[in-house]
Amino acid sequence: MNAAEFKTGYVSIVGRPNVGKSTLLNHLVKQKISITSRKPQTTRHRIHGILTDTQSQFIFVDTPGFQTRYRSELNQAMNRVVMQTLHGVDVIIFVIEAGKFDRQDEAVLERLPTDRPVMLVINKIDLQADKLQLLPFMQEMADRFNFVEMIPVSALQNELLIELIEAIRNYLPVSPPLFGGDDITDRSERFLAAELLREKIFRQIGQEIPYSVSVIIEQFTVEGNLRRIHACILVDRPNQKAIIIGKQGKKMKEMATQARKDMETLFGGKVYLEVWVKVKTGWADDGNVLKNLGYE
Ligand SMILES: Nc1nc2c(ncn2[C@@H]2O[C@H](COP(=O)(O)OP(=O)(O)OP(=O)(O)O)[C@@H](O)[C@H]2O)c(=O)[nH]1
Repeated sequence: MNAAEFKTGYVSIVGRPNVGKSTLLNHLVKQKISITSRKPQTTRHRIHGILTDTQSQFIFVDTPGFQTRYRSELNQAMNRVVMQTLHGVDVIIFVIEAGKFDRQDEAVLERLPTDRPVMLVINKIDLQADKLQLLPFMQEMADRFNFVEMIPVSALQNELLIELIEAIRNYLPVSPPLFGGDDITDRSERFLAAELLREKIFRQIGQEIPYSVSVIIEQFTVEGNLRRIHACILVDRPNQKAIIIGKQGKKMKEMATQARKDMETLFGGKVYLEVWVKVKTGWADDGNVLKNLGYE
């Protein structure tokens, strides 16, 4: 491979909540760096997942789902982040579910820029019993927007992901790599620690509490191969605090243990994790808290 032909570019994955954006990103970069759960709206921050092979470097930008229904300050900040992301990428991957195209999908599609390549990824084809039905659906989608490619995949079952990667490669500009070959993310360990803990909360008690739960890492220190992490779980109401803590602190202990194990695997060292729960009424509309969470 001639170094002058190496390609590097930014790829943004967009779509309404729950279409499988995080799963797709995880399977593309083959490392668990974004979080998935059955509840929508679990990805609040941009995450870069990086895939480097012998010919190219794909820098994936995961975006939070577009918020079209609720208009809190947090949602507007999230939409701003999405728009900033989209204007700085080389290829946009618009993800939908096989056979489904609803108002929320439409709202995302309407917001996509028209001055850069948009590829349609039709995910969850494993759920479509009759694959032939995909053809009229693809035709319908082609009539809606001028996609540069339409690729049916199953992110969960790794189906057709190689074809997707090859299609994306065609749209990356010639450039040397921007990140070292081993980097999987440019996000700090601090951020990843918060994401891992948040994932455990959603998985364990996603049904019992609304999405208004956030995790802040108050302290993160590295001593040799040991990381000391103090995390704070921010909830809206006292009853949510009780749910998270559980009987005799059992739920909380379970979640913290699982999160700590994941952190140890990801960081490759021992982790000492301390977790607190705090009630912060109306945090979703509080500008100061938004700043702490990384939205300005
Ligand atoms: N059957 C099937 N399920 C999938 C596939 N891809 C993702 N899922 C499931 O769909 C659900 C949502 O996936 P996520 O990756 O969290 O979706 P997301 O679009 O990132 O969601 P938000 O973070 O809310 O924007 C999870 O339960 C996944 O396991 C697929 O190819 N097939």
